Amino acid sequence: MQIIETPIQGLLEIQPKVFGDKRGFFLETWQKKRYEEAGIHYQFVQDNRSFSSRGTLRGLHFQKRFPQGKLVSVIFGEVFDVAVDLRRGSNTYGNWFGLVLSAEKCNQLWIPPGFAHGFYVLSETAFFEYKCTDYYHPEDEAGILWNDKDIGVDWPIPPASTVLLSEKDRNGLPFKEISFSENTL
Ligand SMILES: Cc1cn([C@H]2C[C@H](O)[C@@H](COP(=O)(O)OP(=O)(O)O[C@H]3O[C@@H](C)C(=O)[C@@H](O)[C@H]3O)O2)c(=O)[nH]c1=O
Repeated sequence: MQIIETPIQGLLEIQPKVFGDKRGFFLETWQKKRYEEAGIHYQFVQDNRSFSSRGTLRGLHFQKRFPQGKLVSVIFGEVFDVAVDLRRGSNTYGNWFGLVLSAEKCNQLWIPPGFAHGFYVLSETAFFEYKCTDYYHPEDEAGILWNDKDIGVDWPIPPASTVLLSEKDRNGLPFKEISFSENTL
């Protein structure tokens, strides 16, 4: 397994070892001891999966009082995945990092608690899977507007294409508002 640091401390790309043979391939997607050695010493309490079509954008989501660490991956297709640092006191507070996660590459992103997270689907369809370190608390969740100017995520959206959003995500908050009233991380 390879751990690839990102410009944001604690945010890690993980490349598990993939064993290929004539049948296909095999990999361990999580293993307590090895991931702990990589610094991911959290207890995971929930696994999630979503399915989305091309052009779907989910995000940028976070929980305020119950921040979730997320180990995210794509098991079919390809997405551009983004994490925004909302950790108060962090040198990179408000910075974002994005990378392509794909089923073909089998790479993962470890997003520690204290980040907003979202992704944009690049393939025809995508199955997205992730482990979380805290439970879903719908009353506690919040979302930053995906195209907020102050965050400035450079989403790889082809010109003149329609971005598929939930009603909730269309009404995400401006970062400036969350940095004062919502960021209790
Ligand atoms: C996230 C979540 C949703 N749900 C339900 C609520 C709702 O009816 C339905 C769809 O929820 P959402 O629209 O919030 O799903 P989605 O937009 O996929 O939300 C997810 O987006 C990505 C980017 C994340 O980082 C996740 O933590 C999560 O916020 O599923 C749960 O039951 N448990 C959960 O953990």
